Amino acid sequence: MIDKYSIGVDYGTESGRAVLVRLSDGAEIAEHVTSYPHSVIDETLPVSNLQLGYDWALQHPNDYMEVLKQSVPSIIKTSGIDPSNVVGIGIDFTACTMLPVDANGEPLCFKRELMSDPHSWVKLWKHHAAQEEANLINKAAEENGESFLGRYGGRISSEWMIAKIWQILNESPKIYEQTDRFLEATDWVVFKMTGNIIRNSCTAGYKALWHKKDGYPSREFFKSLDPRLEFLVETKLRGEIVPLGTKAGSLTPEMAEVMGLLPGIAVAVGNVDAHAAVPGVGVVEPGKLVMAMGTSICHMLLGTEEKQVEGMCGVVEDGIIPGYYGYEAGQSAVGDIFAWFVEQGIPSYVKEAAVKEQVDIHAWLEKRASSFLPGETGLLALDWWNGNRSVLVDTDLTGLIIGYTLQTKPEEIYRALLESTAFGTKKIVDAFNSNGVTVNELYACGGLPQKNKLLMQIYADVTNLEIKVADSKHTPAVGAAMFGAVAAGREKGGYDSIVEAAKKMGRIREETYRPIPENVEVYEQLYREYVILHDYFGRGPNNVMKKLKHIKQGLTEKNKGKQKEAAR
Ligand SMILES: Nc1ncnc2c1ncn2[C@@H]1O[C@H](COP(=O)(O)OP(=O)(O)O)[C@@H](O)[C@H]1O
Ligand SMILES: O=C(CO)[C@@H](O)[C@@H](O)COP(=O)(O)O
Repeated sequence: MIDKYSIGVDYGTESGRAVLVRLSDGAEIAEHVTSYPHSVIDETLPVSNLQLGYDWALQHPNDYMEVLKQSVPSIIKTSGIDPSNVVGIGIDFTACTMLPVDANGEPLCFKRELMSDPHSWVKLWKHHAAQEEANLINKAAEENGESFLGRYGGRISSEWMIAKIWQILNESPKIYEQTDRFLEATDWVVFKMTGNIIRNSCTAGYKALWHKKDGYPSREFFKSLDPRLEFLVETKLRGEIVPLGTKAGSLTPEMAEVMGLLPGIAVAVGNVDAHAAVPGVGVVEPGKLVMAMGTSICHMLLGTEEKQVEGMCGVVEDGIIPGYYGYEAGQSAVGDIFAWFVEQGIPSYVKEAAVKEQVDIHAWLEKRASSFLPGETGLLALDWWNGNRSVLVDTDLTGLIIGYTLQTKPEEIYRALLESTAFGTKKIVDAFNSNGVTVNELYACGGLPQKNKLLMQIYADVTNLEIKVADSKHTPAVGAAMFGAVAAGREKGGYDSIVEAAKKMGRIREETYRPIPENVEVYEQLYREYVILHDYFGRGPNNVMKKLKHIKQGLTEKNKGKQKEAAR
């Protein structure tokens, strides 16, 4: 029998990767990564020197097309397969990564007259400049007793769709007015491939407050936020919302040419990176928490009932696997914290030593950090370098390390940072367990489990749970390819359901990380201290982090003004 294939394209924060997956067993036949030419735009716009504000993070829509243009033809070429055997395509994306488009689906930032307005560009998931709007949404929802709030752990994040849209309206009414629709980038790329604008239930549910039975929040609620938002749902958020695995359409002849494929291939509706990773590791039942570990961590769990869990990012029916309630929680920076330390925090002797030993700086630090016993560094850190996504849901919180002495070494700090992220994950596991959504096992995927064994052992020790690791470097892409196979359906050589696809195609490694009892004991003590710090700095007794951020913001604006004046 001739092998059939599906393509999964995973759109990350800095790059996109395409993976060619064999449908019979999930084998990854070829992969290719395209770095986004514009990466994360957080200083100046590509078309002008306009300085972006504090906490801004934008992207260029053409970078997403570049991945289709470069990576897809490349995997077909490397694999040597006949493109006629590709039956489906699925994509997954960071989210909420959103953009305003016109009536033809073209991004507003492509228009000469609008491109110098930063609000016409894609707002990346980690654009945190809509915190004020998020605070007001939370306040209004609490005051009105809105039932949707409970489905999002009691707080709406500034990363999400409504806060981002409202920021556009507040700061650039012209862009808001010219927007025909606000789209998730995942839905926009699917539109580019198929010509159909179809919203997926996953991003609508987790990021835009949509509910399978209740729909979006009411018109009255939007009006209470701002009268100009009263008809947002019927106008700029309009569009059919369909479950994951649905076929969005067929690959158009123009895009088939660009991607080196045949027209007519089934394209699945868009998905989110972390959510696609769940079937990607073969998880299609409750009790198994999947951690998509990279720049950030997303924690994904299935349940059979809709429960309220403090600080979770959301619970959405059919949001991960049809037939289950999908729960999501997360940490907004994990790998990013380690990257910050490697880039900003190490002395030159570490760099030189790493060059001499021909290892990268992470590996150099990991090796030395491994020689310490848990607790031996005397350090404890709060993992809030990019705010706290669960359970406090507050992007104004910042990082903290306690316990420094004149003897503290870089590898000790590195270890404390690894540990702090594990404590953040434990807090999330505890929140699920204490609210009746049980976590029995951990599954890890993403870049970090491949890169850092010490990190994974620390996670097992801190959570006291065994961790199984995906047997793939590109689990979300494999999950996306599974959804592509489901969009194709059995008669085209694909699958009829994601459960069936995951059972055949999901793969985990034999080697697992098991908790080491002596380490578990020490980490229990350290975690108790972490919780005290967490509540002290995060729940109100000491708002110093917010005060410092506030002072900084004011002075940065003032200083910018002064510098501008001096330059004139
Ligand atoms: N050896 C390492 N140990 C820990 N973190 C690492 C290591 N090497 C790279 N990283 C971090 O991994 C992150 C990238 O993870 P990856 O899963 O590849 O990307 P993404 O989250 O964008 O999909 C970066 O934040 C980087 O700092
Ligand atoms: O927020 C979500 C998913 O809900 C992610 O897209 C976001 O954290 C980005 O993930 P990465 O760390 O780039 O994999």
